[in-house]
Amino acid sequence: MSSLALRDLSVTFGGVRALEGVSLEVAEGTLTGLIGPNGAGKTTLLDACTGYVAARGEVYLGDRRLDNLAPYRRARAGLVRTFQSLDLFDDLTVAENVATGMPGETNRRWWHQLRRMPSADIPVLHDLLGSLGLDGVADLLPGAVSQGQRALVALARALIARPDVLLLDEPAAGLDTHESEELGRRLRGVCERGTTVLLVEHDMGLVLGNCDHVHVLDGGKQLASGTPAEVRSDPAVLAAYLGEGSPS
Ligand SMILES: Nc1ncnc2c1ncn2[C@@H]1O[C@H](COP(=O)(O)OP(=O)(O)OP(=O)(O)O)[C@@H](O)[C@H]1O
Repeated sequence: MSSLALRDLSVTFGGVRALEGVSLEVAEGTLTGLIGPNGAGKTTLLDACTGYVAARGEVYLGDRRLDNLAPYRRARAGLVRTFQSLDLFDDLTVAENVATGMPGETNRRWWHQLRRMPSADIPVLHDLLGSLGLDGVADLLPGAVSQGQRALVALARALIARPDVLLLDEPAAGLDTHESEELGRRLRGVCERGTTVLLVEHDMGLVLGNCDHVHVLDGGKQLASGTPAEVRSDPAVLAAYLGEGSPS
């Protein structure tokens, strides 16, 4: 388990300042939310952390500085992300989709095993699927499971490499309220089992109902930071993002 710390992170796209001098921490073992209106810079922040865009500033995973490393080396160091689109492989089973997230030699070995035996015979894979409630659908194709389960498959694919810190980009997109609540419970479990999570999300119920801490971006800058209760009642956040009424 590790913390994530960003120091003075900035990204520009031509004349657009997508991120301006953002410094924030994601404390070890927490589920931390990152919210803000459309265009606030949330995805750009994930891109900057993982090396998908050129950025100025510093990125630390625990004591280790990562911002001079290529994206694949940041992932190997323990900083793993998901993307807004789930991009599951339709012709691979749930278990096979998750297996694609395992790097290196283990991945090759699993492919051979999955051809010959049920996924339940690979304990690491089976345990992860079980922890997310996916063991009953492990050998089905993604098209045969619910949208909520597909979101959990994408989560499992990121977790299979056992990241120290996991960055999630809108994992609740397209989920109904029940599925979003289930995702929230699963994310709490992920933290309890030792992964620090930064959650970018528009689903306020998911963020405010489950996160330990929340950072708010607006216009590429950090607008607020605090517990869900503090952020929920922060006038600047209400004005800039949540609108007149506080979310219930
Ligand atoms: N590749 C790019 N080229 C030019 N401008 C970009 C690029 N990517 C993002 N931007 C701009 O940077 C700003 C931040 O975008 P970003 O996607 O990070 O916001 P966001 O908070 O993730 O928004 P959303 O909630 O809609 O996903 C926006 O003004 C956006 O138009």
